[in-house]
Amino acid sequence: MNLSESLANMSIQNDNTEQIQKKREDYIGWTDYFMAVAFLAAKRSKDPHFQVGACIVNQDMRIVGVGYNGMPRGCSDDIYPWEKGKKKLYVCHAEMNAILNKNSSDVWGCTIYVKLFPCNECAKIIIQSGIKEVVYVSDKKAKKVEYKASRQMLKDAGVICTQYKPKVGTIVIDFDEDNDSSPLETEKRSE
Ligand SMILES: Nc1ccn([C@H]2C[C@H](O)[C@@H](COP(=O)(O)O)O2)c(=O)n1
Repeated sequence: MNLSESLANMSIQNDNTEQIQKKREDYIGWTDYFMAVAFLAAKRSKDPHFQVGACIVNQDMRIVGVGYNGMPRGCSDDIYPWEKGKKKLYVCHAEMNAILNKNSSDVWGCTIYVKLFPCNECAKIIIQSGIKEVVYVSDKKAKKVEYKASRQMLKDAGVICTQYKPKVGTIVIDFDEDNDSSPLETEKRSE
């Protein structure tokens, strides 16, 4: 008797009326999942113009780092400037934060999922850290010199860059989905 026959048999013995349940089919795929983590991280950004998120995944499909664009630790995001032209002196990019936030010894051979194609500074860090693949959604800054440079460096360093079109347009997170009756009571937390 093979595994599925013996599992079916066990189910019949436990309850004669029980139907064998098939797995659900509308779960999200790996790439949508990792990209969604990057997009969710971006929601933490305080940048009023551009929110970017990044998620680094190792060869075992484990998330080893997540980051978003923000001011460095200790540099108040209420005081440091968010204006175009000024913020670039201070803001840490999502990719850099994801690499620095890693919970593994290194990110060698990993894939980074990002909302936006990396700039030249992030490309250097991606290459030097051993990341082997960049999966991105938006390429809206492609014409800028920094992004032309990053594309060239990533290409020459053999880092595969793939623009990704998510399989689904939106992913809805409903915090109430397992609550049968009363809506979730919100608890005030400091953020
Ligand atoms: N690959 C990127 C590109 C940009 N960011 C961040 C940095 C800024 O907060 C914002 C864009 O700024 P701008 O280029 O308009 O001066 O997005 C990032 O995290 N990763």
